[in-house]
Amino acid sequence: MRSYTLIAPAKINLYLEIIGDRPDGYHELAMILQSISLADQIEIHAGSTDNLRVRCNHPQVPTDKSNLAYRAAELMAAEFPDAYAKYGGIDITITKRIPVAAGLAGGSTNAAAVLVGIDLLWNLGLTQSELEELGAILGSDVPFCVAGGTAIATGRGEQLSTLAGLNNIYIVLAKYRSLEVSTAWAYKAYRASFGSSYIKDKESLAARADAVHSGGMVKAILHQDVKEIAERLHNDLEKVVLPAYPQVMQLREIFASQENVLGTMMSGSGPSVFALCESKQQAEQVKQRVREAIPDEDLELFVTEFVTHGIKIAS
Ligand SMILES: C[C@](O)(CO)[C@H](O)COP(=O)(O)OP(=O)(O)OC[C@H]1O[C@@H](n2ccc(N)nc2=O)[C@H](O)[C@@H]1O
Ligand SMILES: Nc1ncnc2c1ncn2[C@@H]1O[C@H](COP(=O)(O)OP(=O)(O)OP(=O)(O)O)[C@@H](O)[C@H]1O
Repeated sequence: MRSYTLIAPAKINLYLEIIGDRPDGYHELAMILQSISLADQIEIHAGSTDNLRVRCNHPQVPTDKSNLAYRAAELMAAEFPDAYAKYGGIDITITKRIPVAAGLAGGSTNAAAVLVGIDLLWNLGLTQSELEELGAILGSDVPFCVAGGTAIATGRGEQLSTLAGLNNIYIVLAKYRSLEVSTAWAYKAYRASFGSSYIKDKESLAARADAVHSGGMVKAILHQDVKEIAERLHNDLEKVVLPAYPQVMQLREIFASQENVLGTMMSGSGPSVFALCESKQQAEQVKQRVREAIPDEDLELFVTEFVTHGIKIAS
């Protein structure tokens, strides 16, 4: 095959706890990540020249070396020089549907798709864990995006344990187009306010990560209990992002006051906010009511749902 079209789903964080400090400047996390049906489409073609090239329909997304998808292709070319020499360049076309800089892993899932796509294009036969290891070089959320579904993520986000897939859970997702939150800023602000409460020693860090593995959210997921999942939504980064962004706080409050919303939370470093609903119909109603409460066209609203896959070939 000379080209592949891949579906690259966004993620939300059902749980994000910052548990400690790391010598590399990153934070030790305990997260539960969930793929959703809102997805970008990535086309990967064997290039007509030896170059790597990225195109994207979204004006905010760079197409140079700062694009995470470009960096994923560059990494594959560096790791597999013989295949690069044999097959030549790569053309990548990104059709963006996932809001940008939203806490939804938009760039990360594009990068994961490029790793999977080049593996197929160059017949490398890499395993899932080899793809995840390459992903970890590019960013903390990239490894999860490879296989997606529902997973516990610890370390800086790259150590994954897959959980039973969740189906038939609907979400309303909201993001102000003009509002972007830098992930690096969010962690830095958290460190400035709460750094003193970090767990410092290795054993206590491991014990805390283990506690999350056997904790209430994981049990709720194993029981497929959507009400319990909704009650246990948690995101430490809300403590710094909500006070700094009153619009996001207001969104969160409007979601929380809606009938048929089981729970609401900011995703990742924000500023997108999601609400969990039991049916698609209820989610559509919530979307409509939030639209009436905030008629501002800058606010993007989506109804989407949990999915059990990460990167997959478009059918
Ligand atoms: C907020 C989340 O999206 C939640 O899933 C992730 O933790 C962030 O994942 P990501 O965007 O892939 O993050 P990276 O590209 O690896 O890092 C972006 C920045 O976030 C901070 N960062 C990220 C992950 C982590 N465990 N600790 C951190 O302090 C670092 O300052 C880093 O410079
Ligand atoms: N392929 C890409 N798609 C979107 N943004 C990209 C991409 N490559 C680089 N970027 C840049 O990365 C920044 C963050 O965008 P992205 O959509 O990945 O954020 P995010 O959803 O908050 O990520 P995460 O949840 O992993 O922290 C953007 O400002 C954009 O300029």
